[in-house]
Order: sequence, then C-alpha cells, then structure tokens
Amino acid sequence: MDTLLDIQGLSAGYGPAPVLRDVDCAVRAGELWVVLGPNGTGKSTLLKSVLGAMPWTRGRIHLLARERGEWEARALARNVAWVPQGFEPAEGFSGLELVLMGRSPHLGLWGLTSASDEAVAREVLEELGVAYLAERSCEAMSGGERRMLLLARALVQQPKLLLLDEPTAFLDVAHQVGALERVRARVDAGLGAVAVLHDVNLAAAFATHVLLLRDGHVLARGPAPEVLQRERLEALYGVPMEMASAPSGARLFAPRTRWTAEGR
Ligand SMILES: Nc1ncnc2c1ncn2[C@@H]1O[C@H](COP(=O)(O)OP(=O)(O)OP(=O)(O)O)[C@@H](O)[C@H]1O
Repeated sequence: MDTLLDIQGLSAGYGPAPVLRDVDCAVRAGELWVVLGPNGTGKSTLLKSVLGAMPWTRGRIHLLARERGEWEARALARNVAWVPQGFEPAEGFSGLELVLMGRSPHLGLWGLTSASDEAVAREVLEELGVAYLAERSCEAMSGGERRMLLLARALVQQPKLLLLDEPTAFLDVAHQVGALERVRARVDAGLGAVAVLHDVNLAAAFATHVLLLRDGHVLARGPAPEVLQRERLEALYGVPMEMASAPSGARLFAPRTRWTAEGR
C-alpha cells in the first residue's frame, strides 16, 4: 500500500518548549487514522505541522514520498485537503461558491470553474445531504451547516490525503455518522485520512487506525481494535472508563461516574 504521510520523530511547538515530542506516524492509502487526546495536547498542532502552517524543530515529514518542504503550494493542494476546526465565511459567498473553492487547485490559468466543476460540487453537496445550502449565503448558516460545507469543499478537491480537525463538532448524530460514512467510503476506495476527534465511539465505529496523543507524545498507535482499550483510554484522559459490547458486536465506551456506578 502507498504511504501517503510519513511522520518521523516530529517535535514542534510555538515557543522554546515543544508541544509535540518525538511523534511517529505513517498513513497509507485505505487508512483512516483518528487522533484522540485531551484538550491542548497537540492534535491540531500535528495537523498544522503536516500542512506546513508551522515550522517544526526536529524530525521529518514526507507527503507522498516527498519531503514536506519540497512541495509547491498548488501541487500540494491537488493532493492534500484540509477541513479546519472553523472558519469565518467571507461576506457574500453562497454555499456552492464556497464548495467550488475546493476546485481551485485543479483549475487552469484563468481560474475559471467549468460546468463539470459545478457538477462535482453539486454531487458532493447532494451526497452529504446539504444540497439545500447551495444557493444560501454562508453568513446565514448554522455552525453545523458550515462544517458540512467545509467537508464538501475538501471532498471536491479530490485529494489523496484528507486531514480533518474535529469534523463532527457542531453536528447532530445523524450528520456525524453521515459525514464520517462519506469519509470512510472514500478511504475504502483508496483515500488516506487523518481525523482529530473527541468522540471515542465515533473513533471505534469509523477508524481503521488510532493515534493516542497525551502531553504531546504518542501514548499508543496502531489498528483501532488494538489501541482502543479501556485501560489505555483511562491513561489518555485520566478518568475511569467503562467498555461494553453492543449486540451488534460494536465496542462502546463511556466515562464511569459516581452516578452511573450507582445505577441511577
Ligand atoms: N498559536 C499558538 N501560539 C502559542 N501556543 C499555542 C498556539 N496554538 C496552540 N497553542 C498551544 O499549544 C498546545 C497544543 O494546542 P493544540 O491546538 O494543538 O491542542 P489540541 O490537542 O488540538 O487541543 P483541543 O482538543 O483543545 O483542540 C496548547 O497548549 C495550546 O495552548
């Protein structure tokens, strides 16, 4: 399988003290890596390092077998797409126009979108169940609707590697599942993806692999069923956890609290 992203011994941070320390991770085509960890542990910093949005102090990052620093921005955008945590919509853009921005790395000299670009954008909006947002102004959308558009914009980019920073924040359960199902279907068809999530159960449902980050270093990484263990999650988050098997065979995780222990 093709290695799309190879991170070796990465240390990175904003000041003299590194936020990330000695992080290793390799993402291949057909893999969806979910990054889990407490707030402020460096999950977004990891994605930002891959995107080149911040310098790193030690280690190496290879994207599609080429050193990160060797990538020219437009060529990189044809291969790697990014779903940020949030965005302030530029005034006056419709949903369709925002999503069409994802086509820009593929456009010709004059940057004009064609009917086929628009068809791709409308198809993705339809697939994500948000076709009704196409003509609506971005300013008049809810937080969840904006997140669905950011995902749509990344998917129309038709990347080889997709990086998602909390893509399910603000989404209701149906949209969380819908969004991750669309990502996972593309992963099964050969995309590679890294998604920062806070929901362990969504990770268990959709990840092929999991990276646990605590205090900027890797607590565990590997195939999802091996990494997602009760004791590991307790060590990750520092709270007691319960694990159970659903009738479907799915593993379910929940924090154990005084109230759940008393069976209320
Ligand atoms: N621009 C910045 N300048 C200085 N420090 C920063 C900056 N951005 C993040 N940090 C710090 O770096 C650390 C890691 O932040 P990061 O955003 O990577 O965490 P995270 O794991 O994604 O957290 P969360 O789950 O809360 O989104 C935090 O201590 C944060 O305060």
